[in-house]
Amino acid sequence: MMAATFKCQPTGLHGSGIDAAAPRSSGNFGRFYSMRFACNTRCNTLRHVHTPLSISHDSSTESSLILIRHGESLWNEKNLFTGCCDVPLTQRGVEEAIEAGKRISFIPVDMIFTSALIRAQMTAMLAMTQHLQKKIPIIIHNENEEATTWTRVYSEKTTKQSIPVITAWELNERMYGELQGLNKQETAERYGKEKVHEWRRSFDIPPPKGESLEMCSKRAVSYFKDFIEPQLKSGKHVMVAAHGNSLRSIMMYLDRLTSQEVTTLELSTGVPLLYIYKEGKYMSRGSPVGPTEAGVYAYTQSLAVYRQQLDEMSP
Ligand SMILES: O=C(O)[C@@H](CO)OP(=O)(O)O
Repeated sequence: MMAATFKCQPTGLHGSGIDAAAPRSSGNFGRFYSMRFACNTRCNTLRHVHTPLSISHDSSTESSLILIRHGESLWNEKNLFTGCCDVPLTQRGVEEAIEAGKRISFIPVDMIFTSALIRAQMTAMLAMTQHLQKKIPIIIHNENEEATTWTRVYSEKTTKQSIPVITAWELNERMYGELQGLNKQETAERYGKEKVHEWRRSFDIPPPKGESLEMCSKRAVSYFKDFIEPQLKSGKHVMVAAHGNSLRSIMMYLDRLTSQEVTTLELSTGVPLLYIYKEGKYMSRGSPVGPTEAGVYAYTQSLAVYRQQLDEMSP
């Protein structure tokens, strides 16, 4: 039987765009793999796959970018420095992810990027259970030849009903070094509030043997520019599920914040933020504070049309 080829689609809401045989990269955080996409290499051979929903794609095309910090984790609950430790969500975190999913259920999503950590992956998956588009998020495994072959999908129809999920260590939480697993309150009592605040929120001062926000930003923002931005440019709608500090650094890039301004940026768990990418610019459409569907997201015209289409399709 022939395997369905993952196609790059030039329009916003079509297909997965994943090249299942993509090359992989590696780095100093152990085993990780990132993806290249068919768009970069194979666009000439692509054909259109039509879905009932579409946002027009011309020079004024806009793509949505949803950023979401994971829901509460078991170490958030215990007030422990977590960093790159791979801790799952609490029940409350699960509920936050589902609630976040309801808030973005009418915003198009073609591709999902998550960190390599389970709390971000759980959040993305749980959020997508609420999406009105009813596509199924599928984690792409390209860790080796076998993983690629053994996870191949053999139905083009099924592929079209899927959303590829790319996991990347570069989107991980900042590595908190020797603070990982320590209680935040006890650490502040031991080293002093100011010192601990400096470790947690300064831009360029790393915690002992850990990453500063600046160091975290180098790998997270490079990944964003190299792998996520090209998808937005090609008209794909993207969700990124990641972490307080990897997202703060990405927002610093999107909102052009200074290294001083970013020190006061705080992200709540499980609150989705919406950006629109249009003509090379990012426009923030949703505030991190007080998320209600009516209050937060300023719809663009195409999003309003998309929403209307979804409403017409629902039973
Ligand atoms: O512990 C961590 O990994 C992070 C996020 O929870 O903490 P902070 O907010 O102090 O950067």
